[in-house]
Amino acid sequence: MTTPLIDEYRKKASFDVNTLRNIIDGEEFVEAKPQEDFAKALAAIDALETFDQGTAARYFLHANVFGSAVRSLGTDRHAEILRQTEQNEIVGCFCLTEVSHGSNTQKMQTTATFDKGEFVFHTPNIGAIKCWAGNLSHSATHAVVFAQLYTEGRCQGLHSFVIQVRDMKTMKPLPGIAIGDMGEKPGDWNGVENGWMRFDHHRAPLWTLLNKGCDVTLEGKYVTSFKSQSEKQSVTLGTLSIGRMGIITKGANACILATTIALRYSVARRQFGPPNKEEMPVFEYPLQQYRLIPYLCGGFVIKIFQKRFQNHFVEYMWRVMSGEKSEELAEMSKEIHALSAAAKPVSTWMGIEALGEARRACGGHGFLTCSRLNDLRESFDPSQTYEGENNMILQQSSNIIFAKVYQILPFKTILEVQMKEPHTRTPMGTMNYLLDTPKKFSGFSNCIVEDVLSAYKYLIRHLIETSMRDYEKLKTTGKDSFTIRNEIQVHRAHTLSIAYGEHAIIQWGLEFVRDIAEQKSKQVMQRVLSLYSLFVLDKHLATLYISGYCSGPEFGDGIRSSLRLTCASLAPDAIGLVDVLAPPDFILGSSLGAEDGRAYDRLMEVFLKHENESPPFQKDLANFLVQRSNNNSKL
Ligand SMILES: Cc1cc2nc3c(=O)[nH]c(=O)nc-3n(C[C@H](O)[C@H](O)[C@H](O)COP(=O)(O)OP(=O)(O)OC[C@H]3O[C@@H](n4cnc5c(N)ncnc54)[C@H](O)[C@@H]3O)c2cc1C
Repeated sequence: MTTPLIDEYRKKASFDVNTLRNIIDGEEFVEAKPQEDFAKALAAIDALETFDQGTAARYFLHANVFGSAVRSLGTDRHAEILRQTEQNEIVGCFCLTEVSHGSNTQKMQTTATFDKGEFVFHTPNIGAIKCWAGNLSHSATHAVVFAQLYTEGRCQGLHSFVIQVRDMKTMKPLPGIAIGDMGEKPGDWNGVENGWMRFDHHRAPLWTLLNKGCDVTLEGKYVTSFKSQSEKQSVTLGTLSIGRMGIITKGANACILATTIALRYSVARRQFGPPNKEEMPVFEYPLQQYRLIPYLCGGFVIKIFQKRFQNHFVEYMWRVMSGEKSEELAEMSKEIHALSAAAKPVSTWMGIEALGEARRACGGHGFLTCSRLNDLRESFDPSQTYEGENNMILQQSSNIIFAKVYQILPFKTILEVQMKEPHTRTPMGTMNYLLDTPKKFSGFSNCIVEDVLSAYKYLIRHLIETSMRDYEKLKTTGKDSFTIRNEIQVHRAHTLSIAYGEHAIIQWGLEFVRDIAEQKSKQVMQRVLSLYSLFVLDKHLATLYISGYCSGPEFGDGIRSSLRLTCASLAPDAIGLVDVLAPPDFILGSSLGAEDGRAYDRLMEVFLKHENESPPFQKDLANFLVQRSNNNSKL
């Protein structure tokens, strides 16, 4: 029973695990030195996160969310704070959310009022108390705080500030600040110190305003180089994109951890078998393979996508910090916003799905704490909500796509629009196809991923057009644009953003795989990408038929049979693929998913830890049972 089969399964791989690991991860993942550069810092957090999301979150909030906000929204006068952040001489947190508002950032109510050469921070009511800020309850000495700026007798809108919140020696909140903890949370998040903060006329110096593009003079005059309120808003909140980018990795990590545990356990677990033959490892059941291998592929493809996105983002940040103000950079900002707002939901939803499926795929033992799957599910769960609730941010993505296609915000009829090719060229190329005329299905080519991408292009165009038509129709009923925009979400704009995100992930995956020189790695990665592509497209089949992209069974049958065949063809490679991305056992921390495949031995180690514990009620129970049986015998 405990002889592990896993090494037999390892031998089935058609590729070399170390070669593929280098291709996917690259050396920087192994030699990451945080603070040296952004990509390496993210790589270190990525590694830390597979071990403990809480610790990773605390570090990320300090170094990347707080640090990046100061770096991208501040100027030279904030250099010392940045230095202290990088040297870990202070602890930062990020305070945007308030008790009564999270998604609707413009409605934040905390005020920062100019008064005698200082800002006075105040919380006008309970709903305006800052909350959810990680690191705040006990550790943060400094905070990036978003508040409505009042000067010259009026509100100048939402601005960001970097303020000290605690005394550096006593760690007590500064005068005019009250700080507390929000209470227990599930999973690793319990250790993240999500706190609340209330201001009572707290005074801070003028330099605390993060003043890229705007400032308040010593006399209280508000000066700005922003051309419009929306430009200011997009710069102020653009910093959120970095958080979303980091969270895309969470989806990939969730897929990798889930399938590492469940696939290794599936090799160890035997149930049923053909008549007069040995029981089969549950891994051998095509249904079990279909439930897990696509998520393993998701882990690979999303990881590849995120790394490329991160490179674009690093380039963007450098250009912003060097003071560039070009039209192309403004376009890039919008594209980063649209893509991060679409890819974060696509990735995190897949990661959560993977963890749920993996738990079920491990049967009863999957429910044990020592499988780690339940803990992982709880810990990954809020990634769907923070840094922008998934369903909410998908709307931002579709709004940018509509604006891109029509050049006029927010909507205009298709017929009125002059579709000019150059208008859709985007710096990262994820929207270049938007105005091409997509073709209907006329048969499969010899590249299934290209076929999937063609279907996505048609789907995306269909969703843009149907959203627009609905918009125009609803407009004739006299509804306002806010109401109409909400009414075109279901089956329209919401799906559009998801499809846009999935298309970009597949497109960049294809470009990555085409560049792999080593043939065996390339071949297995072609199948990995095909399976991910087919798996995500399968969910859009009904809409593709409704759109008229295809009719009759050929397309749907073709996609589904390719899906089954590709999944089966990857089965011999699955354990090898797991080894490429799996963290070491002490980080994985799962009795079911250990590298040596000895799931039952590990389970017994856990069982035996509890062997000698006799709970106090046991004696009472024995007394009770004896009493019952005495009473019964008397009867
Ligand atoms: C673990 C964790 C850590 C966090 N860390 C931080 C932090 O460090 N700093 C910080 O500032 N914040 C933090 N947050 C807060 C987080 O960013 C917000 O909770 C998040 O942005 C969602 O906002 P909300 O809570 O206001 O949700 P709401 O906007 O109230 O959403 C509630 C529901 O209403 C729906 N909804 C809302 N508006 C619309 C609409 N227009 N159309 C359709 N549906 C809609 C949403 O989709 C959602 O289902 C954290 C949250 C969590 C859970």
